[in-house]
Amino acid sequence: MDALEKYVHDFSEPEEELLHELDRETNLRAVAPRMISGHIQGRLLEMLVRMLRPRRALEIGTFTGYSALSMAAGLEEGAELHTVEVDDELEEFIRSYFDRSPHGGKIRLHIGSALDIAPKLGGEFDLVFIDGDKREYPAYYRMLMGDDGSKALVHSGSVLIADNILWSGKVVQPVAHNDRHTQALLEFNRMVVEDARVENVIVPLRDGLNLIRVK
Ligand SMILES: C[S@@+](CC[C@H](N)C(=O)[O-])C[C@H]1O[C@@H](n2cnc3c(N)ncnc32)[C@H](O)[C@@H]1O
Repeated sequence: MDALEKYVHDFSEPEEELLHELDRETNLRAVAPRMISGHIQGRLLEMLVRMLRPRRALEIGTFTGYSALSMAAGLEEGAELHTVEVDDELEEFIRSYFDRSPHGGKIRLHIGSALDIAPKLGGEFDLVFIDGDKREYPAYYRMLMGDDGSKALVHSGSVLIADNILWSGKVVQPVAHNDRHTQALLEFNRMVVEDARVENVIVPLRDGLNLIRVK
């Protein structure tokens, strides 16, 4: 951690003890621990949830549960977060932390692809955190906006937050013909900025967040 990063950590709300433990255990046990949101992004997600006050939120890509628990901490009583994770080997790990958290009761964990599960959850979402497979971001967007022929899963005023949209800076570098991740993220960011139904701003925090509001 460099000096400026440490300053940001030191002068932001400290990380909850359980989330600190979750981060450490993810680093010890998970195959790609870099995927975790972590302290500052987690606190930002919690803050955005507190400010936006969604009654019903969706997360695509739970991983070990850090961002889900961060968002759940900001949810009001009676509000709920549906989080979807395709890797069933993570389920036991995720549930062990949800069970220990005072906010775990607000979270519904679904195992499977969000592309199959989200449309079956019924109704619309006030807030969506998109953090699944980068190659699927355009498909998630089409699904959420109802551009895949089914009913939209968001409404006027809904906010989508898409993570990793700068992809370690690869979005501004020459793209290899077989680099499907970068190609899909470029396509996603273009779809969003050209879509008159939404307004958006890219926040260069960590690997980049695209904040998108449905008009
Ligand atoms: C970047 S990680 C998520 C990190 C997590 N949101 C956090 O902040 O700690 C991406 C996760 O998305 C999952 N994933 C990939 N494709 C998915 C899909 N179609 N539906 C649900 N989860 C998916 C992966 O298995 C992986 O665990």
